[in-house]
Amino acid sequence: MGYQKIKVPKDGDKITVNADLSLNVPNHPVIPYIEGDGIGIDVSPAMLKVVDAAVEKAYGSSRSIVWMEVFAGEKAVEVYGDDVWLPEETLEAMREYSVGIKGPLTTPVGGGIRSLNVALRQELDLYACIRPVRWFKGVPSPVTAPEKTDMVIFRENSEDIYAGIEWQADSPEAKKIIRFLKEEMGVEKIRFDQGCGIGIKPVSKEGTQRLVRKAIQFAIDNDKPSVTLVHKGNIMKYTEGAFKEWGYELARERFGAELLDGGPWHKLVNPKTGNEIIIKDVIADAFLQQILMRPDEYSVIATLNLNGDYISDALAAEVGGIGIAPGANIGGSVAIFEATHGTAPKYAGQDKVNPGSLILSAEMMVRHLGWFEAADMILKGVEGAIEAKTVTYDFERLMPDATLLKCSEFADAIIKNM
Ligand SMILES: NC(=O)C1=CN([C@@H]2O[C@H](COP(=O)(O)OP(=O)(O)OC[C@H]3O[C@@H](n4cnc5c(N)ncnc54)[C@H](OP(=O)(O)O)[C@@H]3O)[C@@H](O)[C@H]2O)C=CC1
Ligand SMILES: O=C(O)CCC(=O)C(=O)O
Ligand SMILES: [Mg+2]
Repeated sequence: MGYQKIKVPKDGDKITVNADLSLNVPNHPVIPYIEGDGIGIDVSPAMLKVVDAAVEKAYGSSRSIVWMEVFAGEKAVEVYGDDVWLPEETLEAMREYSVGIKGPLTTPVGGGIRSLNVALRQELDLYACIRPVRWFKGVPSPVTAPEKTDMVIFRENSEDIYAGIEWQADSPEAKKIIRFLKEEMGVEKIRFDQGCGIGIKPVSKEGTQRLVRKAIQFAIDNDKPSVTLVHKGNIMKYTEGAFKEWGYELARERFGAELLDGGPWHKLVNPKTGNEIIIKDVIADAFLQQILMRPDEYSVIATLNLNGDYISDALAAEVGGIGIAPGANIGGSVAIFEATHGTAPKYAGQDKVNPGSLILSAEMMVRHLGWFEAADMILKGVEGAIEAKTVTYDFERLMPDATLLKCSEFADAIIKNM
């Protein structure tokens, strides 16, 4: 299709998606990227440079990524004019080209625009946010055995209180809902019905089960020992509690899991390896202390949207912080890869922050394309740069004898170590 502001490169080809969601990846795929606000200006160029170098080292000139910039956030407003934060053609380009990557986008607190990151996930129905958390040798950590943290978070990405269905205190809408709840639903538990904002938490069986299906399938494909459903179902029975029940139900009905010792835990035999996979659940607050005390008891995590947000950053801290925590948002035929961290505005434009999170998100993207040699090259580069103790400020301040590098220099160090 014709785009208004997006310049479609002439020399690349489109990735196409088959009915079974497998990809047909040409040798020179066009990949849309969003630079991102704040430190996006620092980490995105570093990521592009590292990926280009890895692909070239792996395949010479027979393969390359043909980058296509698309716009969201502050740059979209610059390019399209006032109040166009997420142009329709950005969404269209992500749909048309199927695989994309983005830097972080700012969301104001307490008012202003709603999250563009959440909007992208919702508009494109990128229902699974997949965030692997693993330790790289030499990375400074606040825990004594960071190598024991090796988890992959599957965070439901389209529902929950995170969908942003809410009304401001004293607005006519909030008052109307409070009136409805009191007068028609018999609710007596609204402690202060004046000056009270209202948020809604939708959690569905379909939304839960498509996420849990992805998590269990991942455990099967990667021979993982367990999938843990993390919820606060004792308190929020019909949302988080239902998430747990629907998760177990799916494990039984779709994957043939059986009750373990009378339940509620289940087990299934991995059809690919013959190994046992335990499907278990844990209440979210207990989980947050156990990941510090006994992280090796957890492997694949399936959880709701808000829990997944908190858990991502908490787990990232155990293995070096959000500067190095990657992620992917995956739905049906579209996947957008993005860092776990935000725009860190105080560091924007200083060429200072760790680009590792976006670079490792790109590593996931390249692997998603099936370009395993290039993905391995990126991992080797990151591991090598860290082992050589040539790192950005976030690691350097915690690593004795490390050499402090700028963001762009760390990208160069990764390339040198490939
Ligand atoms: N997916 C997205 O696009 C996301 C967007 N956001 C948005 O980003 C904005 C800022 O959010 P905020 O809560 O400050 O969270 P940020 O993740 O932007 O930053 C919090 C802190 O994390 C550390 N950090 C973040 N990124 C890096 C990096 N690349 N390298 C090293 N350290 C890093 C810094 O710690 P220190 O100060 O210790 O150096 C920083 O001050 C908000 O508008 C928020 O909505 C937030 C999360 C995700
Ligand atoms: O959209 C935002 O601004 C924050 C999102 C976030 O923290 C996350 O998805 O991890
Ligand atoms: Mg977050």
